[in-house]
Amino acid sequence: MVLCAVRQHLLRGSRGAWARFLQRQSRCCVYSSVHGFQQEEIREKLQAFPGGSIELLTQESGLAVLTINYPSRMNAFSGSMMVDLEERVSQLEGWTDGKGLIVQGASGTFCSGSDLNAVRALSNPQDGMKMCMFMQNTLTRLLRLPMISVALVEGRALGGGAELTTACDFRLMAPGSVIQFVHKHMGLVPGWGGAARLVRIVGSQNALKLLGGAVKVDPELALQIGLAEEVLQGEGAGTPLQRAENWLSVYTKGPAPVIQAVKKVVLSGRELPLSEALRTEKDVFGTVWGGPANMQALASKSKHR
Ligand SMILES: CCCC(=O)SCCNC(=O)CCNC(=O)[C@H](O)C(C)(C)COP(=O)(O)OP(=O)(O)OC[C@H]1O[C@@H](n2cnc3c(N)ncnc32)[C@H](O)[C@@H]1OP(=O)(O)O
Repeated sequence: MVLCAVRQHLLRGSRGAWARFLQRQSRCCVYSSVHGFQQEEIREKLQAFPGGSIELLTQESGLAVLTINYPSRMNAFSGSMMVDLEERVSQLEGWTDGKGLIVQGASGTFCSGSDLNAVRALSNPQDGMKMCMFMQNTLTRLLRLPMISVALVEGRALGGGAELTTACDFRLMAPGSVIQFVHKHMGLVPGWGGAARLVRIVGSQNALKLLGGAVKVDPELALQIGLAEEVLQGEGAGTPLQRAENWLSVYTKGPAPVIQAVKKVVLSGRELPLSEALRTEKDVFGTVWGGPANMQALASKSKHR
């Protein structure tokens, strides 16, 4: 009873800060009209380049699978798939039971970046900037989802596909797979936020090597530099997706509010200055303190031997 009262008090006291935190995570998280970004205008432009789809499957277990599906183009991102992805991310933001997410490509390969046919048609600087802002917003929201996310890399993750892997919390690689930031070979640099995120994952020295050399990162190198968490070995141990689900289930076991709180405190630690991260951690703590899982654990006098 006392804990519940304290929790209510914390929730009331923290409502303003919590609302601000949620606002920071909201839709136009990086670019809005202030930056000349008009979401509807670019959506319309992107829809003019159709093909493929982004499929979302949510499971009762709290795990979801997002599939990049355009096998005839090695799962390259058409314009309509960029719009699809934004819609699927919105769906996931509203999924209260979500705990984990696996992002994969269809037919045994991850994603070969943006569809070069769309790229050619959108090659003027204004359209390029709009597409870049749209994808940065979407991938930032993907990374900030209150669930633990994994990119399951089979085959190739090239260009924008390599950038997409960095918008997940973890990367698992199948034997023989490759992550390659091929942008330099295309006369480009990453534009979907992949460089900023890569520096945070592998450090600036490694990021400079991977981008400057357009290095083909195989699973061994990815493990060595901390780009990948694990190589999914073992023929007899199910499909790569099943193995990724098993890997993720270790971290998503437990009630959704607690797993979501875990992701939120890590996210704020990753993105915010220390004082702000500490205040956010306090607010998130207030949402689980005295909550059902906490009360149950106290009542069962659980030991952690
Ligand atoms: C800010 C974003 C920056 C970017 O993402 S820029 C784009 C970076 N990606 C690329 O340049 C990938 C170019 N493609 C390739 O290198 C090769 O196709 C790739 C992926 C290694 C696969 O090679 P292979 O296994 O030999 O197969 P293939 O070349 O015959 O490809 C099969 C069909 O898929 C198509 N494809 C692959 N990647 C594509 C893409 N990004 N955009 C549009 N179409 C693409 C390819 O053209 C081919 O189609 P088709 O059978 O000739 O009609």
